[in-house]
Amino acid sequence: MQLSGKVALVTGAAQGLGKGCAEAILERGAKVALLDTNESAGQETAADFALKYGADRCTFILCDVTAKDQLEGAFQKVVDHFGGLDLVVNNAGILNEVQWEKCIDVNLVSVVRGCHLGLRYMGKQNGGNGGLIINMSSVAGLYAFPSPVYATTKAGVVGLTRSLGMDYKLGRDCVRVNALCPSFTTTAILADPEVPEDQYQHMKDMLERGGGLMQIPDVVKGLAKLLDEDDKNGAVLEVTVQGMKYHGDESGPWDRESGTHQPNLCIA
Ligand SMILES: NC(=O)c1ccc[n+]([C@@H]2O[C@H](COP(=O)([O-])OP(=O)(O)OC[C@H]3O[C@@H](n4cnc5c(N)ncnc54)[C@H](O)[C@@H]3O)[C@@H](O)[C@H]2O)c1
Ligand SMILES: CC[C@@H](O)/C=C/C=C\C[C@@H](O)/C=C/C=C/C=C\[C@@H](O)CCCC(=O)O
Repeated sequence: MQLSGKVALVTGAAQGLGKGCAEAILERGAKVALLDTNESAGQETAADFALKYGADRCTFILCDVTAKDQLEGAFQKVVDHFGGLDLVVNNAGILNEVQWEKCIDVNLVSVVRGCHLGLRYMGKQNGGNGGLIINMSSVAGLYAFPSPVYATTKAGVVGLTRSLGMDYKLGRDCVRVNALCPSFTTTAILADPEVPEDQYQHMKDMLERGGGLMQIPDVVKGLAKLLDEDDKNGAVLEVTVQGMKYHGDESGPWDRESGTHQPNLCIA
């Protein structure tokens, strides 16, 4: 996707992977709205980006993605402020197995809502110009993981992405929907583990066996791949220290015998 002059909305963008994704999008020439509950970090990030990329290209919107009205209001603010919307990165996430309903709300319910809003504002059948949605999942959504509710939310994001990314939907909306599945990356979510000791120790062990921690730029390379590969729709990209690979290209039972797959009808 060519991003010069386009408009992006990134949730959970005050810090961490969301901030890294937002900066990569700014570097490619787009305007970016940063949504987050962390007002001080969000304002600081927006001020930093304004200095580097221009005050007219970045704005912070205080938004709890789990509050339906706030998320809807934030999408409307972005369109009012920048005059359109072309790219949504549903990134905000937490890991909390004790407040597990909250974990589902932030990581899955809000991503469903973010996708619906993305389709509302970008979908051609609604008067939009088409666009791209990238959902932040995790390797925890692809493989067994010690924090089961977190893993469930991330697997849900994978299923949501694949199904919204069906080609017949693209033909109608011209909005591609893809997911990024990073492994352990140095951000605050790791530094402040909200998990029981046994799960934490198991994760540390998995991390070591998997080759160690990634850094934010490693994951941003995955985002860049999804931005560059305009033929990808419903794609699920694993990003680890071992490299990147797409998941789930196998045909379902309905296509298995013929081996056919409907081509994309429209490239946004
Ligand atoms: N760091 C990793 O190892 C890793 C690996 C795979 C996937 N992820 C996913 O990447 C995403 C970003 O996480 P991160 O690692 O950058 O962690 P992080 O804690 O640094 O960043 C998460 C951001 O989301 C914001 N946020 C949390 N709840 C919110 C809400 N209700 N509304 C709006 N914003 C909210 C936080 O304030 C924070 O700025 C998450 O979805 C996480 O599950 C992280
Ligand atoms: C692939 C996992 C990903 O989606 C999200 C994980 C989120 C939280 C996990 C966390 O509770 C456990 C972390 C385990 C860390 C293990 C090793 C630490 O030593 C790494 C410390 C990193 C740091 O201080 O920044």
